[in-house]
Amino acid sequence: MKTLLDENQLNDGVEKLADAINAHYGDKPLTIICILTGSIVLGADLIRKLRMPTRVGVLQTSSYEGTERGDLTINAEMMLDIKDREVLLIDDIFDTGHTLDKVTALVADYGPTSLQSAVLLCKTGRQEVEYRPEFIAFDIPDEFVVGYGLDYNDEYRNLPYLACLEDSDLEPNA
Ligand SMILES: O=P(O)(O)OC[C@H]1O[C@H](OP(=O)(O)OP(=O)(O)O)[C@H](O)[C@@H]1O
Ligand SMILES: Nc1nc2[nH]cnc2c(=O)[nH]1
Repeated sequence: MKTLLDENQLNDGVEKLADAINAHYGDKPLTIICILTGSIVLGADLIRKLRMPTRVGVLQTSSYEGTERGDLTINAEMMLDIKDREVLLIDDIFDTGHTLDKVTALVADYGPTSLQSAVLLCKTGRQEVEYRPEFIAFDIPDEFVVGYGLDYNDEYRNLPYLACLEDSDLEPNA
């Protein structure tokens, strides 16, 4: 496994992301919706750097098994009421873009005043949708990454840094 972003780099990136979000929304109350599970670490770090009155909710999506994308499932049962609210979706990574594209379309139906998204990572050259997040901390190369919330077969989310998986890290038949 090869480190791509260390703890200091991640912290600086989250700080800059928070600065951009604070500058954009000012004092307006904001509802953050964290897309589980990958965004738990980013969400915990980011919300403590936001200065406006903030509500925090979650929804859950799942599509990757190992390093392969499968059918996307979305569970919005735990989401807050967002009607007439300024809403910001938070996710760890924008890869093909299908997750945020579909989540945005679904969440828009709940009637927010505005709806934007912020991601820690945007993988270069992988997008298959028109949609783009408004706030991005890092553009990264086309490598499967783990750590800082991101998993490979449910492991590595707890790493405090971001790493690229190498062939020797992959499980047979995964
Ligand atoms: O842009 P995309 O190609 O759609 O990929 C991005 C999504 O993939 C990961 O979620 P995953 O489905 O692995 O669920 P997880 O958050 O529980 O790890 C990640 O957390 C993003 O939500
Ligand atoms: N862990 C992890 N999940 C992803 N989901 C989409 N791309 C990635 C990636 O590079 N790493």
